[in-house]
Amino acid sequence: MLKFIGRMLTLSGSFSGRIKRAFVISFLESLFSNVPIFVVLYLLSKMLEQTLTATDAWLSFIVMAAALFIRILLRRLFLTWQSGTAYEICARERIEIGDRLKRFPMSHFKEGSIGNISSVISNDLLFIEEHGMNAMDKVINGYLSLAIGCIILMVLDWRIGLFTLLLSIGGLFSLSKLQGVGRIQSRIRQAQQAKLTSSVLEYVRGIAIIKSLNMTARKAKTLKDAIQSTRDHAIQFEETFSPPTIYFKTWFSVAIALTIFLASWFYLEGSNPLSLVLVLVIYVFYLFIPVQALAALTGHIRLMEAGLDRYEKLKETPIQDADSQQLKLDHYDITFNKVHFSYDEQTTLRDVSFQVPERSKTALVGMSGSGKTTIANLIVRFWDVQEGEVKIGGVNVKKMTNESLLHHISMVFQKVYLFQDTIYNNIKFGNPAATKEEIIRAARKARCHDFIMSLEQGYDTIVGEAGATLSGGEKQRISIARAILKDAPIILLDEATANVDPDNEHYIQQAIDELVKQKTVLVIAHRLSTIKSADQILVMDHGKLVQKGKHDELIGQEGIYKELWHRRLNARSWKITSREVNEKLSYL
Ligand SMILES: Nc1ncnc2c1ncn2[C@@H]1O[C@H](COP(=O)(O)OP(=O)(O)OP(=O)(O)O)[C@@H](O)[C@H]1O
Repeated sequence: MLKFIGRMLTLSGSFSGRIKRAFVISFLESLFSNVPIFVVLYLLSKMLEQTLTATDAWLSFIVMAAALFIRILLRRLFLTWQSGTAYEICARERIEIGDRLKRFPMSHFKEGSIGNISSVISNDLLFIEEHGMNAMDKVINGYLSLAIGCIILMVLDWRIGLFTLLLSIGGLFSLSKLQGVGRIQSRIRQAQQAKLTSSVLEYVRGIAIIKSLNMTARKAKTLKDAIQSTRDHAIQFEETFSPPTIYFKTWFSVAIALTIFLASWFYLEGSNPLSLVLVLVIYVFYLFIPVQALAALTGHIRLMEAGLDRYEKLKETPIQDADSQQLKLDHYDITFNKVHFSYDEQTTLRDVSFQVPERSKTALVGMSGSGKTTIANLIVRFWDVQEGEVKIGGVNVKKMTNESLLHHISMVFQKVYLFQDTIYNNIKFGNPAATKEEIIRAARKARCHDFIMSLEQGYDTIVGEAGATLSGGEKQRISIARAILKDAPIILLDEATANVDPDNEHYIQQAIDELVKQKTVLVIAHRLSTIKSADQILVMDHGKLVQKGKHDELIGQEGIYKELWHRRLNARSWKITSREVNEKLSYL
């Protein structure tokens, strides 16, 4: 338990001084709580000697009232220093974890670890913030009250004091041994909580797919299994802690009985007066109350320790840019130099070298899975290359902190994520310092101002979680407005191909044209017009850069590019034909 106090104080960091002061106050309060017992001893001895006067009674009352008043003041001071501290500590830690998460390599965000992270932030820290301070107070108070009580008993009768001290040491020692049994159980229980969080996240995130594939029953069963397993572990956990709790309480109940027996024995023997015996008997009941309360806390403390284990492990996860620097670039070309990369055992990129000159447009083309997105991922350091180097403006991206690197880059993905916030704020994320005029100007350039204004709440419209209330094309244009507002010199673009109607496609193209003006652009290209107008085309095949050049050069060579070009051409003519057919049909 003392180790737990140490860990909590470490977690408290700059708040630890405030917490220690609060516990000194709590200790003083414990001291004052002993005042009534001396008053009772005084009164009893006076009564038994038949020398009690009204003045004694008044004096006793005044002393007890004063002690009570001081205790109330001390408790108030204690609560002022202690209350809210746990919430402040946990809020600070959550923010810190959030900050570190941005700097974890993407390889850390595997299925399962996301559940673990959510569980640490929500379950573990929540449990600590709700129970941590109370547990610390009870532990410190329990130990101190017991120590003070034993000293007081020694002052009253050293034999009884020594006896209760030995019993207390025995009780606390056996409790610390018994607590060990719950250590594994509490870890399993917290790990199970993380699994449950993972299952819930997966179920809720994938609900549309689950419904469309009619997998509701199967996935609901997975979730139900996780819930039932959590329940079973919780019950097992409670059962594990029942015997030590009962044992501990019984130990101190027996200790009370033995101390009373001893006190009576000394009375019969004639070595203690009746007044002292009565006080000893009353006091011994009172003495063990705080320490008995510790028994009920052991389960909670074990769970908090398991939570602290998981929290500390998460905090120890190395951040990607710990040795990097905050750098400002003065030119913005991109260089890949003999890059080899693999996500796992299988090689994804092999010996890839190319350069994207500043303020030029490079199109990346290739079959699905050839490594185009991976190239974009390496530029922004979502992953780090294993061999070779990626440079921006002549500086290896590994030398730059994530923040300074991303300051120079805007990314527009096919899959757009909008925050559960107003459209205004979603655009503003691109540049938190932007004025309202700048935000509207960016929205106009991204061709989304008109549709935003047609919404009842305009820019104040709250978009649903992950932008669920807007169409795919509208979300795309908002994300482009965000990138225009950011005005980064490098643009990484994954052109949208699916789920966009011709009107939207037209607007998106206009928005992209605004975005890429005067920028260094690397685009994962799906549109023939983009590919044709690119200053350079990089053709990827199975992780290798197999062709490089302008459209006119590549189309004249035998190779993948020519094949891909004709395939896309055919796909477009099919698309136009089907549109034309639809148009014709609508006239009929
Ligand atoms: N996070 C990941 N973990 C493991 N393997 C991955 C990961 N992301 C991509 N891959 C694998 O790396 C290879 C290249 O993927 P990448 O997404 O770069 O291809 P792409 O050319 O962009 O494909 P597409 O055009 O379909 O988006 C694929 O075999 C893919 O399965």
